Amino acid sequence: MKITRITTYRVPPRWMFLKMETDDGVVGWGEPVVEGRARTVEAAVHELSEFVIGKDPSRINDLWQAMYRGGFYRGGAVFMSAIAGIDQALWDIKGKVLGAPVFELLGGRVRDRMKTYCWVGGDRPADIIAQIRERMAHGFDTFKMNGCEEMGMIGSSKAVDAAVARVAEIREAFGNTIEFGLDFHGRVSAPMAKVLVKELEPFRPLFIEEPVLAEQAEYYPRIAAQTAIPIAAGERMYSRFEFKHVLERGGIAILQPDLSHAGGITECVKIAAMAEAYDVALAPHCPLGPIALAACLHVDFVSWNATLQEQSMGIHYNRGGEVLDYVRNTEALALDEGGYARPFTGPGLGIDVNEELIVERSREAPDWRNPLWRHPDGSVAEW
Ligand SMILES: O=C(O)C(=O)C[C@@H](O)[C@H](O)CO
Ligand SMILES: [Mg+2]
Repeated sequence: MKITRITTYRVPPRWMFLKMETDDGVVGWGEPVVEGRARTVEAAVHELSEFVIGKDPSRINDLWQAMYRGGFYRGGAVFMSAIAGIDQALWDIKGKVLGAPVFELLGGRVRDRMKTYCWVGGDRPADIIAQIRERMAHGFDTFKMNGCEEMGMIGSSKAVDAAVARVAEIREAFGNTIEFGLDFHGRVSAPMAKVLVKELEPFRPLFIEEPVLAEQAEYYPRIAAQTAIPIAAGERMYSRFEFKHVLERGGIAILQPDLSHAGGITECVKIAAMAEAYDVALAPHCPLGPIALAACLHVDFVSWNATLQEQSMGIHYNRGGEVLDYVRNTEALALDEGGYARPFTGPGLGIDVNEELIVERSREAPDWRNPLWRHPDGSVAEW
């Protein structure tokens, strides 16, 4: 069997799907994208395709190593996202050829179902209580929201009080009947993270995500030493070689590699195992589409330390397209009471994509961009 063609489709809301064809007619799908840089990743995919076109798709590990090491320069969001999408499609093909779900090819399930959570509140956390109630009516009991709006290097008491008041309101309204993570989204400086974490401690959020930017990861152990709240990060780290430093330093309780940014299934299974060795939970990041989510769930089903799975149904980014829009077998991604995902039954990634719709929507794909925020003094603010 040989890989004959790779086609990419940028689609609403901000995703990209990759179709990998073979001379045997077996087709695999992947989801390479960096949100806001889809065209850049698209170019990287087609450059990297030089390593895979004409090759045997069964040799995933060798193709991965060739893509990663073959261009001298390596790593980073764009290249590792491009490799991720190609890798997902290779696993999809392997499963379809062997007639088994990817998690079976990875040694079989360690669990019968996987807990997911959903986003509430939008870019600037608002209407949280109403949105939690609405999602609870759909069976969810675990949520994530932005922990604050933009925050200065030394933020105001007003900004801190707003962040704390929102969390207090949630605990007042729901007690311990729900769990919620707070995503600081890299908006908070190291000095302010110490202040916010201290003020939020009494309300026991399930975790605090990206309390500082990934490039400030040396602060994770210092923040962890100050609080009992689990610290989570990983969406902006892109390979084992980055995660190893974070695990060695300590302080991280939950690792959040993104299956469409950190090299795909081949790489994230290894990252999951590294995290387990440090007694760190796995909670793959996934604000993206159905193929990315399926890739996450296959890794979750074989990783003992997988704890929570992000999924983007109803997320504030999904304007113009939703996770199930592009899926024919929507039952494969159905979430049961409590937000639990079921093991896939179909071969490969287990997702039957609606190719006609993908082609049609790719004709009108917007070039999504995240907003550029600025502080009152005009300086750029972390979004
Ligand atoms: O889902 C998360 O945890 C996020 O922080 C959302 C962010 O990753 C956006 O997708 C970037 O465009
Ligand atoms: Mg995040």
